Amino acid sequence: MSFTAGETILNYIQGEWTASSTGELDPSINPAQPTQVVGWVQRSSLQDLDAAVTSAKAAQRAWRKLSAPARGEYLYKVADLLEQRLDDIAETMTREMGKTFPEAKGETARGAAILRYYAGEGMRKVGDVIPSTDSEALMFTTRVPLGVVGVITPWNFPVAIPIWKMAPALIYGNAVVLKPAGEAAVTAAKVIACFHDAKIPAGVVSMVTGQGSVIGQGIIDHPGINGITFTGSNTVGKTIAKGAIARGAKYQLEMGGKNPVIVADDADLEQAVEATISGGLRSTGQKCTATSRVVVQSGIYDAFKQRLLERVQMLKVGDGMEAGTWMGPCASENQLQTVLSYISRGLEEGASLLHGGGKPAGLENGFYVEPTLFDNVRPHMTIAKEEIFGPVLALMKVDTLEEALALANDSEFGLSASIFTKNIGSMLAFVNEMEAGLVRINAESAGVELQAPFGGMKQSSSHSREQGQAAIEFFTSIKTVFIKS
Ligand SMILES: NC(=O)C1=CN([C@@H]2O[C@H](COP(=O)(O)OP(=O)(O)OC[C@H]3O[C@@H](n4cnc5c(N)ncnc54)[C@H](O)[C@@H]3O)[C@@H](O)[C@H]2O)C=CC1
Ligand SMILES: CCCCCC(=O)O
Repeated sequence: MSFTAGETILNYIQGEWTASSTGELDPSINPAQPTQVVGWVQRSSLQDLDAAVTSAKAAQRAWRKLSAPARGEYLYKVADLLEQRLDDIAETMTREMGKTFPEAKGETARGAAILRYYAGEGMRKVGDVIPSTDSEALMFTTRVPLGVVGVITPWNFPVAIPIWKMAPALIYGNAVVLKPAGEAAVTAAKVIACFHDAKIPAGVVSMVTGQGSVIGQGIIDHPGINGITFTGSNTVGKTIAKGAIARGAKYQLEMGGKNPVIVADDADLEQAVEATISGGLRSTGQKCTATSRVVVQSGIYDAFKQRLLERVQMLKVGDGMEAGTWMGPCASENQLQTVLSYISRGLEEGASLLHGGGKPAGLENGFYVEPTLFDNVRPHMTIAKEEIFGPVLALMKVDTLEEALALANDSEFGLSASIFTKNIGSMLAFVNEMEAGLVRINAESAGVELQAPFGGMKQSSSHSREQGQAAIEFFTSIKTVFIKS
């Protein structure tokens, strides 16, 4: 396949853009037009990673000595630059991983908001004075940075996720080494360019691109990396946990989900349908918080199914840069094949295909898949148990709310969940009994707000929380201080 030209993306080490030691490049391609190369990305070596970590370690010694408000001033500058470059960064995101341009612009704006939030957190107290039993002593707590933090990120939120890890890491005095997903490395480079142009001290921020099994694994193993923050699949997350614990590094994992929405008999039908479509199919279903299981009470089931089908049939699938596109392609050919294989599995195991299930007519070239609805899905079926990470909704009928809650909790995952009901008793039962880190009532299962803690339960997470003031727990260590004259 002949590729059209794309820009060459360099690593960012010691404040400079540098080619990798291997001289090898991988194409990051446009999933809507796969012959189009968005950029050529360094296939780096462990030698390149080591150079970045060495530089980060040295730079962090001075960085941590700055006051947090002074560090915050850099983050404010990065936010301003990100905002000034919003359309360009968003277009790169859409062309590189397929998210529609309006969604990409929204995500980039969210990145600027996250930077400003954490810049402000630099002014917040970090400890407490605790009375000692010794009346002549002063005892208090403070917090210290981990040192150098490895940041390993997926392709589905190529601006928001790196920033919601890097911003708190930096404000609390760490240096960071970012390894973005290959499918979103060009976008990541444009974010890093905002840090460079904000004149962040050399070495405080680095980016090294490359294979997950080489550079990602290298971050796990490198003795100079004190903490690893990861978002991505459970498979890789478990690899990270094993490697980190083996050398005593702190780690934080945010992983997959199999998020349910419960539609009760008394739900607002239109609201529930719209939220199920938005939560399940926006970003081509490639959100860890995306709705994938639709648990509907029998009294409203037929009306809900009919309306859902009518609305899904109206969705426009296409290139995310085209005006009017509601859903873009899967982010990669691998992801497309994964989604198609789950659809085949659903059919083999006896689920009924209500809509979609294949590639949209007239969109044969890109990595497109139709929004897909399955009916008569049973709990034992693969499409009810495993994360598909694509635009596939599994409808499941129940008679009572108790059955709905039991079914919603019947998963190894526990990231997010929604319920549509007007009954306060049902809402409270859902809040109290739903085993998920994010529970939303009369709202879609996606919709993380930057000022609130975010993370999963069960197999969705390593059980720390990101975002909001919760982020300080991972990116610092508490130190208890006792002073006597
Ligand atoms: N819980 C959450 O917040 C999120 C979870 N995800 C999950 O991630 C998956 C889709 O995203 P992907 O990028 O394909 O996930 P992935 O797990 O394949 O890759 C994530 C990152 O890990 C790196 N990586 C791959 N192999 C590695 C290894 N052996 N050691 C260290 N790093 C390695 C990749 O290069 C990438 O940068 C889905 O399962 C999805 O649910 C994605 C986004 C958010
Ligand atoms: C990695 C998960 C991102 C969730 C974005 C949202 O639900 O708004």
